[in-house]
Amino acid sequence: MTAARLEVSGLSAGYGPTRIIEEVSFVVPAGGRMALLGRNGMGKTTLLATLAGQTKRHGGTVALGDTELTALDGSGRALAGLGYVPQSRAIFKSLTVEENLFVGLKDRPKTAIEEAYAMFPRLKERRRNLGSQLSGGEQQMLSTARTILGQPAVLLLDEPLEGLAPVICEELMETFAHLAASKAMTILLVEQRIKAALDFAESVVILERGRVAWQGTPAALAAQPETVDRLLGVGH
Ligand SMILES: Nc1ncnc2c1ncn2[C@@H]1O[C@H](COP(=O)(O)OP(=O)(O)OP(=O)(O)O)[C@@H](O)[C@H]1O
Repeated sequence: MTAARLEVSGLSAGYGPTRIIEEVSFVVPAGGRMALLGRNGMGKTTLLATLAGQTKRHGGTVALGDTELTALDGSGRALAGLGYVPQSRAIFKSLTVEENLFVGLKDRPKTAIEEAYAMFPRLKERRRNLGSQLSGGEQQMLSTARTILGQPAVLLLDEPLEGLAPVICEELMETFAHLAASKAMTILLVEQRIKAALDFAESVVILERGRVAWQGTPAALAAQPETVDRLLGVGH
């Protein structure tokens, strides 16, 4: 699959009757790289879960290319080309690393798992280990690699660097940038490491209490240190 445009319009959602996301709108062009930022509890994870069809939608629409996703459930959205790497590292703990990767291949040939091993040599070393035997960082690698193997048109990443050593973080961000630049995937990244996120992204959306409080380019944000301080709680 090749990268597709992601368009979110007036999206409101939450958990049961509780509204967390309010009237969120943005567009990520095909092959674009967007960072979704905000302080703790501002709704970033809820927004990604909503795009993946895993919360209660109260209004608005989500489209992937020409495909309207709004009426589809999580598996329908995955089939339509949406890849989601949740913060919870959704791996199968009773399967081996290799078996987990086979699940991610969908109908691709089994040899394609070498792509995952090239991305994360550590996973190759641990390929016969069960998911339950992996460290937190290794589970993060497995969850990310498995989703990328499925070649989604749009990739949603919720704090993919959590638990990873700095050198692996750098390589992984380069991999993500390459996937977007080669128009293989459109990428929407939630990340607490603001510098890494801004180095990666072409566009930024900042959430505050579930609403879009700011959107623009990393360069425009860098020119507004008071905005960074107010919405992200960090100075320059
Ligand atoms: N399953 C749930 N049921 C009810 N409320 C929830 C649930 N999960 C999260 N919330 C609430 O939704 C709000 C947004 O949480 P969310 O996890 O989306 O924020 P976040 O920006 O991703 O935070 P963090 O940076 O800490 O991961 C918070 O007030 C949180 O308490």
